[in-house]
Amino acid sequence: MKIGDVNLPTEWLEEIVNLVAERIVVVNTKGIILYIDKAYCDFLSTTMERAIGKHITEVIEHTRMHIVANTGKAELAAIQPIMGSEMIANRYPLYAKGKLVGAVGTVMYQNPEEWREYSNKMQALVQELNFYKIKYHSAMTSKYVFDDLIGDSLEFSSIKKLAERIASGDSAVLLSGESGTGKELFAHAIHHGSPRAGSPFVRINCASIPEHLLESELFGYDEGAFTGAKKGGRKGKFELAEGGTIFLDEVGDMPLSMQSKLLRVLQEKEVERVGGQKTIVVNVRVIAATHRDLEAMVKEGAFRHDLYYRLNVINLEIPPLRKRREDIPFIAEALLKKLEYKFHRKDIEISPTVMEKLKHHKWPGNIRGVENVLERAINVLDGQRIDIPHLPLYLRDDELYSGAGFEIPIHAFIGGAKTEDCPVKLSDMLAMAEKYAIANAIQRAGGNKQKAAVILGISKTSLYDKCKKHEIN
Ligand SMILES: Nc1ncnc2c1ncn2[C@@H]1O[C@H](COP(=O)(O)OP(=O)(O)OP(=O)(O)O)[C@@H](O)[C@H]1O
Repeated sequence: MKIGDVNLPTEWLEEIVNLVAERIVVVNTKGIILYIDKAYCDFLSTTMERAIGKHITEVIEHTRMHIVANTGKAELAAIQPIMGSEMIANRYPLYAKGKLVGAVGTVMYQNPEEWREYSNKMQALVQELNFYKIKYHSAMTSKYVFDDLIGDSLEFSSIKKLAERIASGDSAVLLSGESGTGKELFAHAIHHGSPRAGSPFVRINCASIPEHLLESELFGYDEGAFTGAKKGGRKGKFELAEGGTIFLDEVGDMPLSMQSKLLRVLQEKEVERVGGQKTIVVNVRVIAATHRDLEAMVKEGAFRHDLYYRLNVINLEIPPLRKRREDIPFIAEALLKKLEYKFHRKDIEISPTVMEKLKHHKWPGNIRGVENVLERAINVLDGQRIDIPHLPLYLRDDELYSGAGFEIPIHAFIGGAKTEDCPVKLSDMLAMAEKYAIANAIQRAGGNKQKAAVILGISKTSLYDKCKKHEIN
């Protein structure tokens, strides 16, 4: 049979009609059956030979096909009882060259229950599909843009400008800087600002994946590559990032054996799955980040120099927070907004005294540290204003100075605070302890420094020097 330019054998068309979910019947304007498919006949306990040529009312009960073939008006989703079952029927007038020549009827499923069951099943599957689509989308796309990077200080805005400029290129980028300075945020924003923005942004943390799994995570594996390998194999992060960007976080923690494999991929621009035979060409931009001093690691032989040069085409060194203190109030306000949204709170403000404290703290955990302090404050807050009592002990010096009895406040460094906010160096810890001891002695001595020096067992000059060093009045 020839339909337009398509030439399909009649038996193919019959098979196609039998395969579709709906049953079909065709009548002319007199209501005579011209065609009815085999499955419909089976359901009606008849045969095509017996049904074709008969009036529709003789073959199908409660039919309205002959009416539609006369009125030319479609009837959709009508419930029609046939052979004791409720069917969902659609009746369409059939026009040829603008003239009404008959009607086509379709019925679906034997009863509405069956239809409902089918639709419920489909609904659940569609919902599940949408859930995974959203999950996949959010896992594979960049979440931040350059406007999310807060900071107007000279140090920060010059790095941000440079990042904006290089985003449009294709060169590898190495983001360095202390933990919590925003390296990951920069990686997201660079991808978002690049021509690859419409393609995936795939992140992998090289430090958090055990060495023996890292290769298959990065490059994928083929079926049967190892015990427990999934049927059909699995794509690695490089393949998943095709056309987009791969973000290699904590690249400095990558084992040397993997560094050689990564270097090969960057040079050849192709990956080989674990247990695979063929090479797969990949088109991926690489952004790497580390809080380690890679140059020093290269000198020590802990990081391959050739890989270092491959990754370090563009180096962006994100400054620590203590080198851009003027940004702290803006960052704190922006983080507060984010946290208000997270905790369903509104109109929380930071008192000027707290803001001063935030501005003068060293922030070894950088912006993540500020985030932790504010999150903790919101959790203990009963009103709308974050004040000194809502801060962790290591930030509220004033309270410690007036505290009764001396104890080295180790809990001030770790209790209630995340470890990354605490001094980690022994010298910093000792300096803190010294400061607390002096403040406590002055408090006990009622402000008399001579007495305080006696309590401390040091000379008055030494006490004055230490007060100056620690900025104690
Ligand atoms: N410039 C900024 N403006 C606002 N928020 C920021 C900024 N930089 C970082 N942050 C926030 O600080 C937190 C830490 O940032 P991020 O994870 O990017 O740091 P990182 O340098 O990658 O840390 P790590 O080395 O530990 O992985 C995040 O919650 C991020 O949203």
